Amino acid sequence: MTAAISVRGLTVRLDGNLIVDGVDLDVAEGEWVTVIGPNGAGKSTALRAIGGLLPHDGEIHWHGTPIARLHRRERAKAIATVMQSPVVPPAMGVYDYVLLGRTPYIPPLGRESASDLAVVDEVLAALDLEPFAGRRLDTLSGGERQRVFLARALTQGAGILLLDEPTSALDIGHQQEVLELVDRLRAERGLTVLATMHDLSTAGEYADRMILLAGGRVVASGTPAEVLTEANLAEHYRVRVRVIDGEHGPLVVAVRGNPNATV
Ligand SMILES: Nc1ncnc2c1ncn2[C@@H]1O[C@H](COP(=O)(O)OP(=O)(O)OP(=O)(O)O)[C@@H](O)[C@H]1O
Repeated sequence: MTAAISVRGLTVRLDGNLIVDGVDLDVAEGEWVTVIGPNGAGKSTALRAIGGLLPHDGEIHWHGTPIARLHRRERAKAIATVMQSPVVPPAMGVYDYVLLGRTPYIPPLGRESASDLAVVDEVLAALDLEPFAGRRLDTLSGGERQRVFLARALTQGAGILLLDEPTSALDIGHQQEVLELVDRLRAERGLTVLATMHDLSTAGEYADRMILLAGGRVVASGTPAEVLTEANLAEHYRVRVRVIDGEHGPLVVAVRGNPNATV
């Protein structure tokens, strides 16, 4: 089967600095892969390049097609991205912003259809955002805004979702709600998910596979149990941790003390 995302030798330089260094990865259709790694490892940069948002070397295919061959509308129908701190028109209303996700389906000079509006209503309801529909974006809290960004991406109806720290501003309840929603869409519609997350236990609960990035390179990959080991985390995060068997995957707990000491 063709991978939903296939990346070979992805290399990104920013201002002459090598940030992503020869990354290979595949994400199968319907699979959830989460990229982890310490601050500055190159996770966001890799995700932006895979989303076609950054110039890069190497090959990126979505469903077997090189991304350079896809036009803007085709790209937007294939892949939706939620990046950190997107630039938004501050005075724009929540409803109109979320409706922007339907842009690839609206003919040039045409208007949104009733079904476009129905998709927006459905997504706003699923993310508990109905009470905010009439508000300006610049009046929302950080967590409310983060859910609105996800809502805009979900209204795109794309088969691939790229999520860069999608729950970093959310309280534990909304965090779970958002991740469960994405997981349900994955189960029901075969959504493919490539995410980055800092909360390692939560990342491991939802991902089928994980990729540990450090210094722009893949240093470990496999199931959460294979990647979230005390040795991997000590080496690449310089932290002392305990990894405990949880109901849905390994649970990682940081422990005070010398990062180089044996746990
Ligand atoms: N325009 C730029 N010029 C030079 N270096 C840059 C530029 N933009 C980003 N970087 C550097 O690239 C590295 C990777 O950044 P990136 O945002 O991809 O890391 P990350 O793994 O997502 O980190 P975090 O966990 O902190 O979000 C960082 O060291 C960052 O300072």
